[in-house]
Amino acid sequence: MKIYQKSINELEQIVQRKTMQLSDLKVEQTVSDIIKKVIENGDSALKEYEEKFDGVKISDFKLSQGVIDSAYDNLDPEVKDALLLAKRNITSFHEKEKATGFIDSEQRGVLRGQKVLPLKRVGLYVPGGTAAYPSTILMSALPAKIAGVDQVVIVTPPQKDGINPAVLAAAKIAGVDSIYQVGGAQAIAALAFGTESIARVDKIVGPGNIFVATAKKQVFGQVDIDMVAGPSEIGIIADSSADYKQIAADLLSQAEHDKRARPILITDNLELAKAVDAEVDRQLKVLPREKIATASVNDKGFIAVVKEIDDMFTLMNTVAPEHLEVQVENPTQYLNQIKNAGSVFLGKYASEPLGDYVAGPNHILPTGGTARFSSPLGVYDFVKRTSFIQYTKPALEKEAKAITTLARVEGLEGHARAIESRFGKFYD
Ligand SMILES: NC(=O)c1ccc[n+]([C@@H]2O[C@H](COP(=O)([O-])OP(=O)(O)OC[C@H]3O[C@@H](n4cnc5c(N)ncnc54)[C@H](O)[C@@H]3O)[C@@H](O)[C@H]2O)c1
Ligand SMILES: N[C@H](CO)Cc1c[nH]c[nH+]1
Ligand SMILES: [Zn+2]
Repeated sequence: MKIYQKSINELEQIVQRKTMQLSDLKVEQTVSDIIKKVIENGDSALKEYEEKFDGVKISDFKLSQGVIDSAYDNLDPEVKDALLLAKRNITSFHEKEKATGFIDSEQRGVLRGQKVLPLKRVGLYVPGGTAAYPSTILMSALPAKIAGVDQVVIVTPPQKDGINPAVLAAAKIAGVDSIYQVGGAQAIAALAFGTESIARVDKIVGPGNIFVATAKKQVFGQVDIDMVAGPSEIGIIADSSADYKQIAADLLSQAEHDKRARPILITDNLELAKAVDAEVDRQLKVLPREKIATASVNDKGFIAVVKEIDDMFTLMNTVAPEHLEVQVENPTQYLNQIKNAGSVFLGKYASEPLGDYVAGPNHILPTGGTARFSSPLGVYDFVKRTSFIQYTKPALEKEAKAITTLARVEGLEGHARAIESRFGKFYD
C-alpha cells in the first residue's frame, strides 16, 4: 500500500483528491444509454442486457413462489440459523428507529400535526455480480417491513446456475413480496420507469457497484433513492496498541468486495504502518478473492502516518468513510471527535464483518465521502411525512392580518383574498 508521511495539511489535500467524487464519464454515458433503452424497449432491453452483462437468457424475470419456498425448505440449517440470528438483531435495532409523528394543540383553536406514512412500493437492489448478498436483503427488507411498506420487491442479477438459495431464503425470512432476476443499471431503470413485467416503485434502495450507484443517481427525481451506496470502504484509525495482523485482515475484508473498494489506514505509528503494509501483501497472496482485493489495495488503498492522535480523527473526518474502525486504547473516549462516518466500530473486537452480518445496525451505508451528509439506511428511509392544520374561526381571525400582510408583500393578492373570504369580504 502507498504510505504517506507528510504534514496534516498536505495529507488533507491528498485525501481530498483521492476521495473526491469525480464522476466517471464513461460509466455515466454507459448508464444513461442503458436507462434510455429500457425506457424505450422495456422487457426486451432488459433481456438483451442480461445476456450481454450476465450471460444469462431470461424468459421470465419474476421468480416463482415455488422456487423461493424450495430454496428455504432445503437451506442448510446452519445458514438458516445464522440468518435468523441476524434477523433478530437487525429487527431489535431497527424497531428503535420507528417514528410516530405528533399532534400539537397547545394554542387555543389550533390543531397542527404531522403524520408518518409508509411508502407503498419500494425496490431493493441486491448485488450479485461477484458475490451473493443474502445479508443485504435482511438489511433492506426488514426496515422496509418495520416501516409498514406494502410491497417490497427485489431486483438482483441472474446467475448461470440460478440465484443463490441463501438469497432466496433470506428474501422469504424478511417477508419480501417479489423477486426479479435482473441486475445492474437496467434493473434500476426498470424499477424507476416500469416495464411490461416490473411495475415502477416509489423508491429504490440498496447498494451496488459503480453502474448501479450511477444509475440510482441518474433516476433520482423520477423516483426517490436512499443514498449513494457504492463500492465498499473501510477506514481504520490505529495506534501502537493495535494488532497489525488484525488490521490487515480488516482492510482486506472490504477490499475483497470490489476492485474499486477503498481500504484506508491512518496511524500515528510508522512501524505499525510498515507492518500492516507487509502483512496485507502476505494475506493477499492466500485470499481466494486475491485479484479483486489486490486491485482495490493498489489502486484505491493507502496508509497515512500523522504525528498526533487528534490528527488521525481530523484526517479521517475528511475521508468520511463508509465504515470506521477505531483501534486505539480507550476508543469510546474518541466518539465525539468522529463527525463523518457511516458506521463506527469501536475496539479490537468490533471487526467490520460483525456489522456486515449480525450486530444489527444497517450495513447499507454512504460511500465516496457522502457520509458527510448521508446516514445509514433505516426505517426512516421507508416513510414520508405529511403535515396537517385545522383552525377555528377565532384562531384564524387572530392571525389573518399577518397572513394578508405577507401575501401582499409577495404580490399575491389572491392569497390575501382567500383569507378575507372567511370573514365575509369579497371583491367585485
Ligand atoms: N455501500 C454499501 O452499503 C454496500 C453494501 C454491500 C455491497 N456493496 C458493494 O456492492 C457492490 C457489488 O458489486 P457486484 O459487481 O458484485 O454486483 P452488482 O449487482 O452491484 O453489479 C453487477 C451488475 O453490474 C452490471 N455491470 C457489470 N459490468 C458492467 C459493464 N461493463 N457495463 C454495464 N453494466 C455492467 C451488470 O448488469 C451486473 O449484473 C460492491 O461494489 C460492494 O462493495 C456496498
Ligand atoms: N461490507 C458491505 C458494505 O459495504 C456489506 C456486506 C455484505 N456482505 C458482506 N459485506
Ligand atoms: Zn463487507
